[in-house]
Amino acid sequence: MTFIQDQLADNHCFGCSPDNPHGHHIKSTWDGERSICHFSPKPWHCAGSPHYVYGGLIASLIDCHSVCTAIAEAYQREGRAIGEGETIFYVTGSLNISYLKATPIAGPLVLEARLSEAGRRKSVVLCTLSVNGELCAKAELVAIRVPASWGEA
Ligand SMILES: CCCCC/C=C\C/C=C\C/C=C\C/C=C\CCCC(=O)SCCNC(=O)CCNC(=O)[C@H](O)C(C)(C)COP(=O)(O)OP(=O)(O)OC[C@H]1O[C@@H](n2cnc3c(N)ncnc32)[C@H](O)[C@@H]1OP(=O)(O)O
Repeated sequence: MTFIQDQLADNHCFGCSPDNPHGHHIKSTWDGERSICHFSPKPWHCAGSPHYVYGGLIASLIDCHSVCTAIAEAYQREGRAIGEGETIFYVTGSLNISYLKATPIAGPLVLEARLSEAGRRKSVVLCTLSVNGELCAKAELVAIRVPASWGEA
């Protein structure tokens, strides 16, 4: 299986870089229309209750999966394979999450994202997070395209 994150170079992201030893290492597939990510939380990812997932982790997973989806779609729109040629990089402009149900820590968490808007610099990504087919959270993320130099100090 090919994952978006494994096709991107020079990515140090806490949520999605394969090379960040302390990160979440999320893996997303893209089928040209929607992206899927499976994530199994660890016991320490719990909220106040040990049975449910911490909302900040949920936000982090949705953030990275959605931005990676925006990046994948942008490469596709330019007729390029993901990671091919000049780097396409997006950052999170805004992230709006509704936590609909407590998310069982037993997981696995299934994230699904698709674009509702794809402009020159701005993409809007809709993302859901479900466990066992039950919708636990939904989100809208605005991703803004920035030059690869954006991350330079
Ligand atoms: C970090 C390393 C960088 C190196 C890159 C190299 C390689 C990377 C390779 C791979 C990367 C792979 C994966 C990455 C995956 C995940 C990354 C994690 C995501 C993050 O963790 S990332 C950190 C959190 N993120 C920030 O740290 C952003 C801080 N912020 C800014 O840097 C600016 O604020 C910016 C750039 C967002 C906008 O600034 P700007 O001046 O360019 O914006 P401008 O006014 O031109 O607006 C243009 C259009 O965006 C709309 N717009 C603007 N801001 C909006 C907002 N907040 N909400 C809704 N819409 C917004 C306007 O409404 C307009 O839309 P319209 O055209 O429709 O009118």
